Amino acid sequence: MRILDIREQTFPISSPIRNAFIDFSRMNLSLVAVVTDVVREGRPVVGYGFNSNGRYGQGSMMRERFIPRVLETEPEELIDSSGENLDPAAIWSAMMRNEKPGGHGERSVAVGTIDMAVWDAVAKIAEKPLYQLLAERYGQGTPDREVFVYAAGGYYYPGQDLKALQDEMRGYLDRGYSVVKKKIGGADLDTDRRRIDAVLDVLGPGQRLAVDANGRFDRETALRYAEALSDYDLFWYEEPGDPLDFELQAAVAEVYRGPLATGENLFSMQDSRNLIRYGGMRRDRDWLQFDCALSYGLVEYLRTLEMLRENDWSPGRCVPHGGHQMSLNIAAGLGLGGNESYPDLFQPFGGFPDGVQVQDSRIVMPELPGIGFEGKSDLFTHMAGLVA
Ligand SMILES: O=C([O-])CC(=O)C(=O)O
Ligand SMILES: [Mg+2]
Repeated sequence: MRILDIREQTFPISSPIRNAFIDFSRMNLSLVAVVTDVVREGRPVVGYGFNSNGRYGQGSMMRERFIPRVLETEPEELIDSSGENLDPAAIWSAMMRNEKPGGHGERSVAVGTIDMAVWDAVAKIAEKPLYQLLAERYGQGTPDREVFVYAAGGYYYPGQDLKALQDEMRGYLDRGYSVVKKKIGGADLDTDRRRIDAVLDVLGPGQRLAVDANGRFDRETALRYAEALSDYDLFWYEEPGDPLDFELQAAVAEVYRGPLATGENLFSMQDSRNLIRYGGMRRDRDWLQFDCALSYGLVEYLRTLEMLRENDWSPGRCVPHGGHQMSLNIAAGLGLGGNESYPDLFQPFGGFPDGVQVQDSRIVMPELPGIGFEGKSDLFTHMAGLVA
């Protein structure tokens, strides 16, 4: 058994939207295929992966460092002790040969994307959904196929008025979501307040709003928003300040009693551990958004979950960023609190397999081998093109 080839291609996911920090007019991502010589149902097993929105494609790093290191490793070093499957941790170590610790930069995105494709292949070789394999190997044995999902949107669009923002949110509610998210910090506080009021006006009983500042605020502004947002019963207040400013995060937690969320821009177990150590995050109400597709993949995410356990944090406090099926599998297999989704954005990469419906902000994972990409036809067309 061996990996025959690893292919990558950059795809656009651009749109005219903007959050408080960046616009997405040139956003793209890397799509990866890990081609194996294992045959299932008459076809070679190919695993697929892609990185989450927000960090661009990583093709050059993959081509120059991570792909050659895997392909140059003796195939038997990349196989697990059963001899019957690839070993994601060994493949991860091969990719990270001659990489110094710390300063994670964006190599974590390149490695995380290939790692996603490796896990897809591993679950397909085992002929199981990835969530099933994860529950058996690292979880409670049985997955919980029902996963909480919320609708992320509410970006700043050129020329968008409050009615258009309300229509967008109504569209999510009509599709079965009861928790929605909108951006803040891309306008002044008064404007953001009007936008929040407009969205709250269309939410019914039991429906909730989360807000996301994308790390835009300095300490004073983060605290000023914390005070203003305290007037609302929000689902969470996300990434008030720079993702590595743990002191700012802790200062916000001191004054803001509602739930906080952060972590999508922490790209390693060590950075996540610093958030837990120094960020003032509260086990009983706050949310952790580490996204494996940006942060060295599931091999590293398992280390992060272990770190959380050691610090008495439940995996149920994790609701990853990114809206991809990989995190849905981890949520179902390992008991995370749910996953983000972008019903109208970054398609065809995000979302669910065809036919999966959202009800009360929950979905049920279908029985598909691997991560389940084959069940999403618009996405799989691109994937299949990589190995045609
Ligand atoms: O706008 C972005 O970069 C995405 C983001 O923060 C989120 O989904 O929470
Ligand atoms: Mg965010």
